[in-house]
Amino acid sequence: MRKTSESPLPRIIIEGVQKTYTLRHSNSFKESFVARLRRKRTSTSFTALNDVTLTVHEGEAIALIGYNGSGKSTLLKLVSGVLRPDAGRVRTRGRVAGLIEVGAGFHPDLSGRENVYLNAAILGMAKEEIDARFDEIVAFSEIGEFIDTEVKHYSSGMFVRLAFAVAIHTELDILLVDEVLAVGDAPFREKCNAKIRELVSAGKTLFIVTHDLGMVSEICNRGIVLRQGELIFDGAMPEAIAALKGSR
Ligand SMILES: Nc1ncnc2c1ncn2[C@@H]1O[C@H](COP(=O)(O)OP(=O)(O)OP(=O)(O)O)[C@@H](O)[C@H]1O
Repeated sequence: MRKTSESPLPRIIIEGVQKTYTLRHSNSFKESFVARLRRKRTSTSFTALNDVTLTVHEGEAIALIGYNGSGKSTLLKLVSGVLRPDAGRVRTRGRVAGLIEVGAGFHPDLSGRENVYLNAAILGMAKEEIDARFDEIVAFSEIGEFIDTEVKHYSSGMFVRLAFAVAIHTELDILLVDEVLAVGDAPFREKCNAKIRELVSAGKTLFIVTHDLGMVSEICNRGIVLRQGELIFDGAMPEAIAALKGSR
């Protein structure tokens, strides 16, 4: 058994991670064929993450910050398992709930109600558990009568409300949030921030990508700064923001 004096257990371990994307320079088979005949390159590779290593412990609230294209979303997708690294490895311990892209995990032709069941089941909840929490989920989302409308008619804010409401009502250990909350209106964002603070105080792990430095300064106790795919700072939030501003 773990002694209370010991440091918290790791929830996310990222070791020497590298991710490269292939950028194609031709659209059709014909273009590729002609390019090959002319010995032109039809694709190049682009390193989005280079040798990134970090460990996140239970109860930590981490802000992943960096300018556009620095690799933040790529790193979060590796943690959520949506992407795989080309080198290195990513390990997580516990249930991971991810809000990575607006509408991800939702089926457009199903209603909000059906999508709640689908999403919650993907996050590991049994039907009885979902039944018991359904009203709370809908109340938190403030979707109201639209719960029986097909989600293809939802606005991006409505998607995020429902996805966030489902995620926080699951037995999660790690919450991954990628910028998506930005599409919610100010009162809903404030409600999400309060809920996130509550989860963090309850010992859950938060890993959030955002450009909202005010919000993460309030919520997060550690900042990771990426610059062109490299981790350039890992430490307290005020210093992380200073490192970000100096990384242009
Ligand atoms: N599927 C893809 N194919 C090719 N390149 C990609 C792909 N996804 C991301 N990239 C490139 O990888 C780099 C890192 O992208 P990523 O989305 O991780 O950055 P980010 O820090 O989240 O950016 P932003 O702040 O703009 O959201 C960018 O240059 C981007 O163009």
